[in-house]
Amino acid sequence: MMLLSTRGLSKHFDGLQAVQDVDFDLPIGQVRALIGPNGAGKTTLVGMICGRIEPSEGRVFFDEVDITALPAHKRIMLGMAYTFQITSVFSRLPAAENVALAARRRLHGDKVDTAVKEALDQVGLLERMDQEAGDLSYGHQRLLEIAMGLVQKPRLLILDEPTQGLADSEITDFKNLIRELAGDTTILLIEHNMNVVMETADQVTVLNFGEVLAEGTPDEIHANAAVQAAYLGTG
Ligand SMILES: Nc1ncnc2c1ncn2[C@@H]1O[C@H](COP(=O)(O)OP(=O)(O)OP(=O)(O)O)[C@@H](O)[C@H]1O
Repeated sequence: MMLLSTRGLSKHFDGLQAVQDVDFDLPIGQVRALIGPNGAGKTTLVGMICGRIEPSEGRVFFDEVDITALPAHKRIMLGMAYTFQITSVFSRLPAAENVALAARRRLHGDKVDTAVKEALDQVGLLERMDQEAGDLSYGHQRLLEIAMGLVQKPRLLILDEPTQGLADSEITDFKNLIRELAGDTTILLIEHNMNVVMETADQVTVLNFGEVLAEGTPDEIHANAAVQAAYLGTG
């Protein structure tokens, strides 16, 4: 069964076609990477899926229900969680309090505390739970953002360039985390690091000039001539 689908999803900004007629299907439990050259439309597509950007045309379905008209906060209530390129932590609050704020979007009472600790443990930050978020390294702040997504026990976790700016050892931790989550959580991952894509994704969707250029396993995508051309700028 598909957890998320889009049909004919498009977005134009004035004259620019940022996303064009995208039919996208993400089955329950899959880790899907969304890749493509700069400006291909990845963030815009995900913005329409989350409800942050209004589509020009097309529909979005979650659990086979049409959610195109639902505002972002209602999509969160349905089980969508996302982290974005721009750091969204409150730097003067402790790590645990940041996660608790995210948890309270869906949970109440004692459940918040348990869920906060569990999410911090999953990303390896439990020992730093009382540290001010702003004092954490950049990599740890990115992991904290993921904990803020995970604590909501999302059915769909959307990560926008989670490994950008991470050190090699932190990228290794991130890959392990995704492997642990795989199967339980459906994940949509915008990712530029091909090594991360190859090692974590079940399937890859390639966007180019706002359109789906190719879809397949990481190996298929790696060997795809059209994808190589798009990345070399000759496609
Ligand atoms: N609010 C906006 N107004 C006008 N144009 C926009 C807006 N947001 C995005 N665009 C344009 O839409 C196109 C797709 O942008 P988008 O950010 O979705 O691409 P991307 O694949 O996420 O790129 P990157 O990998 O660089 O983050 C780009 O040409 C971008 O300049």
